[in-house]
Amino acid sequence: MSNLQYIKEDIQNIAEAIEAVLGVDVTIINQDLVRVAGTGTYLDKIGKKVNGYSAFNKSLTERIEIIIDDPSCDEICKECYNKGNCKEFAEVCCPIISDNEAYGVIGLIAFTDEQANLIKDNKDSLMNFLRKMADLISSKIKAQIKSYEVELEKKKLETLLDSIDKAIVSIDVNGKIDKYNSKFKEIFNLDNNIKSKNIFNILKFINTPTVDNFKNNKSCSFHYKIDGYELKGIYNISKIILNNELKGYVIDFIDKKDAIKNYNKINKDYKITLDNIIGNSEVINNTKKEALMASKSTSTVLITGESGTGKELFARAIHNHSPRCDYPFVAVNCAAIPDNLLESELFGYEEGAFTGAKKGGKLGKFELAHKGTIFLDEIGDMSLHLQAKLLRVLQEKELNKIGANSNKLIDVRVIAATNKNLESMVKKGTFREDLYYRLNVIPIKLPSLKERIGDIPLLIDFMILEYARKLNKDVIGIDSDVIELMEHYSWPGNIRELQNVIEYSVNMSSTPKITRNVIPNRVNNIESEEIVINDDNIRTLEELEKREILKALNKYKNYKKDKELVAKSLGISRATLYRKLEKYNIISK
Ligand SMILES: Nc1ncnc2c1ncn2[C@@H]1O[C@H](COP(=O)(O)OP(=O)(O)OP(=O)(O)O)[C@@H](O)[C@H]1O
Repeated sequence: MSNLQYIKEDIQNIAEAIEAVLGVDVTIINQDLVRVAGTGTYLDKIGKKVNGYSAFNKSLTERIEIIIDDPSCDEICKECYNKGNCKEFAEVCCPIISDNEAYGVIGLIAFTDEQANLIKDNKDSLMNFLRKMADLISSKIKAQIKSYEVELEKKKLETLLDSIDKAIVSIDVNGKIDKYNSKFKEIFNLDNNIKSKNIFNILKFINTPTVDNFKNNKSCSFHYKIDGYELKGIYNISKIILNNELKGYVIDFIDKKDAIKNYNKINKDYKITLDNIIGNSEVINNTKKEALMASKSTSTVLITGESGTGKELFARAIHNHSPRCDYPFVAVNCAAIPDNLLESELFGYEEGAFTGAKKGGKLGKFELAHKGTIFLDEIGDMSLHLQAKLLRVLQEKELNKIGANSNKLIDVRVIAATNKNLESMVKKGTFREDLYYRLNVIPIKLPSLKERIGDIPLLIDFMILEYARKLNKDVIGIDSDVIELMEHYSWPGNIRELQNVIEYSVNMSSTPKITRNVIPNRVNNIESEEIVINDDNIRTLEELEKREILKALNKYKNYKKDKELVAKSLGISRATLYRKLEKYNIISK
């Protein structure tokens, strides 16, 4: 990209300077034969195109220097349409070339005998002079191209920085703000005149760079509070080093709420709606209808059902159908987090709330779910102490963070779930009755897989497609006798167990259709019947369960994600696995 047009002021100055010294008119045209500078007669013609056949055109296209000292008889002028009417007495022109490209032509034109004589008598020195002027103009073109390229790079970088979700700022070694993106101003509510200000005065949570705190590029959490505006998040510091010298820092910031929202958006379950929950049986269709009704309300929902029946899936679908769908869905598994940590996980704490409290405090899941939905899974495993705290939050719609002086209003819809019988827990006194009624405003009971046998073929088809794609296998179907076997199996782990069986079978299958010999033994009735028949020792179901757990633990003991694999292979959730480990007193690493 370049055109003499972009440096027309410079070249007009050059043209006028030449005219002042030589007393001869000067004109400069660009690649399109448009006059971009001129003196005397040509002043009025700037911006207009010169006629098609001319010495200028020839000089430009053939990149040659031309001297015409008598237009009436010069070879070049013979073909000119203006021949006979030409007012020019003599002419010298020179192409303007930069990096092998002709950008235009500079010419001297005589309109009087006196000027013509000057040109005729000084041809060589004038051409030499003109060549130098052409070089001067071409160096201006180069500088203009360079500055355009720098400007373009700058624009690209600015656009790049503005299009990312993080807020970014660069500072010098003393903290003076240099560059920043629009998100930086946006999340900290800053005005336009922050350039050159010191970041340590604006964002007080960042300490002045000392050897220690800027030594490692580590993530720190922050709490920014100014004039009623509050923001919590995480920031990272990276050094700018040039030739082994520290030149400054780049700091990026993530707003925690944004991060959660974005996570939900890209998470596949974010898109789960009731329509894409597989199942067409009457019982599941009725459950979907109840869930749709529940999504339109703000009351608390209690989803019950055996492990692996899709409680979390339904909770997500309810959220996605509700007016809160653009806000976070935050899931907390109350059984997977030790009781002493669950409190701060749910409600957060203020900085300095207790010894060991993180700098900047901690944002609780309730705060993160503001305006959205919190899903409290395995609510039956919550301790009585926390049940009391939760009840207070539900009743007062206010959050009392650990170490906070005042309560904070929250707007969160609660969906709880459990596979336990809360009513009998209430009777036994292990679950608070008042909390039970608070939670159980809209009860939704999910059917076990056994209660919806009719959905098994549909679910199998869906899962085969999913796992064949994931595992890159050419499996497209299943034998009808295998479907029959599956319809007779008891499915204690429900849909999660079915997923596990289909994943295993797709893995094992070497034919396009899953056959009986590739499905797990436990589903293959005949095999299990044979085991039962050939084994006289009758064991209790608990013994069998314990034995299978030990077997799975042993099988995956050397894996990093051993518990996850064990739970998956047994067709139960991790939380259920931990419960069973506790129940059978199994100590594992
Ligand atoms: N109708 C369905 N169609 C397809 N997949 C399903 C369906 N229902 C559940 N699933 C899948 O089954 C698995 C178990 O579902 P989910 O975690 O929602 O069950 P859960 O009842 O919450 O389990 P737990 O009680 O063990 O926490 C998930 O991978 C989920 O995607």
